[in-house]
Amino acid sequence: MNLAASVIEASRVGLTFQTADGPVHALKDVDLTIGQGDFVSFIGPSGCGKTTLLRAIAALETPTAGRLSVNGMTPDAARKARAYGYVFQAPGLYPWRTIAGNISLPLEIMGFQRADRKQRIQRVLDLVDLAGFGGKFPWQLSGGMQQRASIARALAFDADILLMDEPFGALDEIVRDRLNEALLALWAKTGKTIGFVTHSIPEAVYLSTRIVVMSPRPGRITRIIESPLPRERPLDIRDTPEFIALAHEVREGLREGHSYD
Ligand SMILES: Nc1ncnc2c1ncn2[C@@H]1O[C@H](COP(=O)(O)OP(=O)(O)OP(=O)(O)O)[C@@H](O)[C@H]1O
Repeated sequence: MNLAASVIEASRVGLTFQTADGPVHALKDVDLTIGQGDFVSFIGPSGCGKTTLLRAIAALETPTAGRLSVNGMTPDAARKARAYGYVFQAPGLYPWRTIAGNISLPLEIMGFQRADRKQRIQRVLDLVDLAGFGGKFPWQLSGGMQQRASIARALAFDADILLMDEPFGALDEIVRDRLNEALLALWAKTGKTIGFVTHSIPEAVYLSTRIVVMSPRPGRITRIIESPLPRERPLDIRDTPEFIALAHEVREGLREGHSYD
């Protein structure tokens, strides 16, 4: 049971896109509570609505049914209160700006003063282990470092909630392992609430306190699995029977939803 204060609450949330080929039921009857400091992964096959759910939480899409609240507000009010940082699959850094310049951009738009910006940039570069790289341009960094820079950018204005849409999907496995470890360390250090979309069962099991298994047509939640793993997780936890049993449970959940038919 989750005793933490709830940050995100979805009640019978539905989202139907009207397309030229007819309605697409991207989400249907989604019920979910995410508590303060939870690390929640969304897993399921293409088209099950993972991204749509994350975007709805971030007020980038509007549900067509049900109720969705963030910190007790509408998602749009929460966005205006700077409740979220959002990390996309591609780092999306501007090539003509340095790493520090990229991190600075949203802060400039939000009206943070120069001295404050400088401090914040330094702090988040430290957090993602990129101290000393602020003056480099994106193309001078590896893919994994660029993705860390984009996480730093999402952290810079101190949002309590970090929403991440397959942030490591395009990276090779070794880099991904390292970033998964770094993300857990960052989560432990900052206590943020994290919503994380992935296609990878081991990644979901390694990172999450809770795994939300989804299924398409219509996009819905088929199983919510609470992780019994401790919060502190060295990479080799993946070889333990508890980890393997949990991965099995997720796989069963995916099969149950006939997700890969
Ligand atoms: N703007 C849109 N207009 C119309 N249909 C959309 C739109 N965005 C998403 N969809 C449809 O909604 C459904 C859910 O899409 P969504 O991107 O949320 O799935 P996903 O689980 O994140 O998939 P993937 O793993 O491929 O990113 C899909 O059928 C998709 O084609």
